Amino acid sequence: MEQFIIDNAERYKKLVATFKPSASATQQKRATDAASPDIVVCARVRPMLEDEVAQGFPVGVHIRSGTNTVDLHELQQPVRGLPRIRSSEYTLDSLYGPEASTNQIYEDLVKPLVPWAWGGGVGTVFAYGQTSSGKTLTVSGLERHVAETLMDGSLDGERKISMSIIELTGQTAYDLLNDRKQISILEDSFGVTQMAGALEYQVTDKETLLGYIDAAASLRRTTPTLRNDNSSRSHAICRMRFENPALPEAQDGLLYLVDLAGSEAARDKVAHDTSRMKEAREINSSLSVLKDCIRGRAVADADAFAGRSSKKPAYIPFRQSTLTKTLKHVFDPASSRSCRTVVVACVNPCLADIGASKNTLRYAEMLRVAVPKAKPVEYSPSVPATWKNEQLRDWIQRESGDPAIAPELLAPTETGPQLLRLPSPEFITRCLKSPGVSPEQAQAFQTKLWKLHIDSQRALASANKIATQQQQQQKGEEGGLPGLMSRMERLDCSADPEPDAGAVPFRQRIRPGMVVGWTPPPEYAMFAQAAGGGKAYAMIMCPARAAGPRTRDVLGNLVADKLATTAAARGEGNDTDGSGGSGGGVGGGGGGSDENDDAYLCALVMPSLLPGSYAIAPWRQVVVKVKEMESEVFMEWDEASRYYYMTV
Ligand SMILES: Nc1ncnc2c1ncn2[C@@H]1O[C@H](COP(=O)(O)OP(=O)(O)OP(=O)(O)O)[C@@H](O)[C@H]1O
Repeated sequence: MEQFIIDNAERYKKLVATFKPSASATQQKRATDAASPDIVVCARVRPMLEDEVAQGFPVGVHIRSGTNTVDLHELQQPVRGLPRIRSSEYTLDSLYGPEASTNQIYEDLVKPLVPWAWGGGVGTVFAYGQTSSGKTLTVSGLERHVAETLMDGSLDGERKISMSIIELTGQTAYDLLNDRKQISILEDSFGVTQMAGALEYQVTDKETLLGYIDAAASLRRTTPTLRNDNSSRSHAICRMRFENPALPEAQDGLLYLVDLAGSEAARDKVAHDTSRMKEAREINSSLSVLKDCIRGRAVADADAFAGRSSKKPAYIPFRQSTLTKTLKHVFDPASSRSCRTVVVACVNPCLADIGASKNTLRYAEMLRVAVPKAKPVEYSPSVPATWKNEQLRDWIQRESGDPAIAPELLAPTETGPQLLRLPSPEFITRCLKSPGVSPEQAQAFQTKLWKLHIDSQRALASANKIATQQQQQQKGEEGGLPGLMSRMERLDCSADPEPDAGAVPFRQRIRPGMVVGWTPPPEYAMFAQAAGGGKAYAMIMCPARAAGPRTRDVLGNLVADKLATTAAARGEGNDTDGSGGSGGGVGGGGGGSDENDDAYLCALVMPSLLPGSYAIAPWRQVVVKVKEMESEVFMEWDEASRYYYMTV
């Protein structure tokens, strides 16, 4: 493939130069949605490295100027004719090209997280991407800028700064500030995650802080890959904790800078031993859980602030990996912490690695939770979420008690929703700037604002419910919609929706859509290998006899011929016209019946991009006999990743 790219580099460049993007429907849809305000997802495309240029590889990743869209052009060889390009596009919150500096990313996206965490919030930065895409360079640069901001005296008030740096490889955690001593990630009896055994150092000057960062970087476990000799095969988490001595009761602010392990490029895999492959699987699995957690939290926050009570609460599986367990503060939906997250997807622009770059950008796009653009909200005195700054200031002036809290000190620029999101310690610190205000008064005033918000959201939710019920009654549906919705939800899983289905052996209730684990005969053996074991998976479509005379299986064999061969082997002649019975739904594993009646045309179910994910390929069909089916398998559709997952 690499030689093919080098040989056709000039043609490729010409094709890319004449490429004209079309205004797609997806783009139009994206334009009408706003991204979640508390999570920003950007991509940084690094420059081509010297060796990539020297080998003659062209650039495969192109930022569309003046937009947040990036185009990827793959080079393909069609069966006939000259090589051509296949293009795909991705839209994120912001994009940084090869000329952009780490400082620019810091100023735009990360710098606002520092006062946020200083004020008691939780700020998190993730760098994600394939091996050798620039994650470590980005995170170490950002850490240096954070150190400068923390120590330049620009932040308000006094804080005790403590830092710890740990590394996660698989399920094991190590302390990078204590000679890589193994530590444990535990949840204490209050549900708070503790990095048990990790040392935490207090820092008061920039040099000491940077000294710890450098010491940790040199200890980080590195193993060479083909792509990058210093490839990090672990996640590194740098945590800075800010304690406010003026508010000993308040929760500490937290800033996490996370350099995620490299998701590997396909062309590295050739040289890997089994332990490296296992390591890669573990990395991919933790990255997949991370994606679910980031999305889950963004959905939960968007719902909470839009006053929506989702019928299906967002699923945030933060206990499924050590990485997300360590970052519980960021993801736990039960946590009251105000969180802001920045994800930097690092992208290698080289055409030889375009497959991995595509995966990185696809992953980044999945992290964005689109919030339908809010209709202009009408001001209501009892709904803080509708207040502009002036209305909020009026309310503070009237309702903050005696002595009054100065509105310009508590909410110099904020709107109602923005003040609600402010981390609690920062809210209280701002209140205390007004003469005579006590911490108790500040706390009580914040509770008053939140109580008003919650009451108004409850009132809104019950008004919406009543309106829906009235609409249903008008349509004469009599509660039909909820019933239909719950049935639709059950139909997101391949399990038989009939309540008593489990009591009947699966071979006796075969139906379209059922997924089965299946031991394939030798001609289909390659599909079992692709699925990673002796078993393959397939989704029942129809009895094989129902296939037309021209239907072919995935290998190109006529289904009718396959049935004829089976019948001939049983000495029954070439009865392929269906006269032996339609076979719909029959089972029982053969017995005295015609084997053809017990054969089904099925769609292959194949492992897909993310760990544990599957894709159903309706046009890659195989003929599966009932006696080859081992068990029913339940597959569930996941809207977020657009893949299927096995479930119980
Ligand atoms: N923006 C950039 N400008 C110049 N060089 C860069 C940039 N980003 C990355 N590089 C170079 O690319 C190489 C790989 O970068 P880096 O080690 O940061 O990648 P990584 O994604 O952390 O890889 P791994 O996951 O294997 O650790 C390094 O030589 C680095 O100097």
